Amino acid sequence: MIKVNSFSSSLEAAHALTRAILYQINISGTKNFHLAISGGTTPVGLFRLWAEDYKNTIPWSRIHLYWVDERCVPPESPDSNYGMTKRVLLDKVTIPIMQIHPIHGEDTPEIEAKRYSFLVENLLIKENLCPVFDCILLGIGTDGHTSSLFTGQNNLLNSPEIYAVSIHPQTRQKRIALTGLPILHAKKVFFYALGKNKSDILKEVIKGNDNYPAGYIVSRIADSELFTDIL
Ligand SMILES: O=C1O[C@H](COP(=O)(O)O)[C@@H](O)[C@H](O)[C@H]1O
Repeated sequence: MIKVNSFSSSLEAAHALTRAILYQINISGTKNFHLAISGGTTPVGLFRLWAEDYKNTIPWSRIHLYWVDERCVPPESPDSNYGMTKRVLLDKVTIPIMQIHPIHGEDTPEIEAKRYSFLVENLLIKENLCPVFDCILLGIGTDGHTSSLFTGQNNLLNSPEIYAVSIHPQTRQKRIALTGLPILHAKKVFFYALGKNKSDILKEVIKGNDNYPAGYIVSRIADSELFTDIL
């Protein structure tokens, strides 16, 4: 069952989520902390907060940063998840460059999905042959997608690949997406969703309705948590 943490503002939700991530970093000891983050619009305010209020609190020297998913566009594109994170956060905090692991959205998607899977497999510890992130921060689309796993793409939820190429069902834009199994193997999964326009889909996701990829993940993890300003 998912634990729902609901707040009266997006700022409160962002602070609470940050404290929850800091707790995960603290209990992981002194080793490197492998954190996979999502993109889209929701985390912009969160990353801004990290660059301002948490600039000196988050132990950046221990963080290895990965992306849950990337749109297949160059980093300069307004669609790039890495590009957004760079502008809002990475240009403003001191995180060793070798610990920032962007997905190259500008490269051939199928080749890049393989390169990135290989990178992750080599940097993370494994359990049942599956790489284990210390923490994954997932978004939820109004259509119930998470990572870039869309409804009707169950083959990607069950894929033996770590990252795979997906296609946005409406725009046909190619994406590179973390697949289901490594999400289910993570030590901790946090969902972050804001805005009234997501309240209907959130109810389905919280129920674990696995017609939606986010609900599929929720129904299969014992202790995921949602941080939101609705419900
Ligand atoms: O396309 C994407 O959508 C989801 C949700 O995005 P949001 O704009 O509704 O916050 C996001 O988690 C994912 O990383 C992104 O590529």
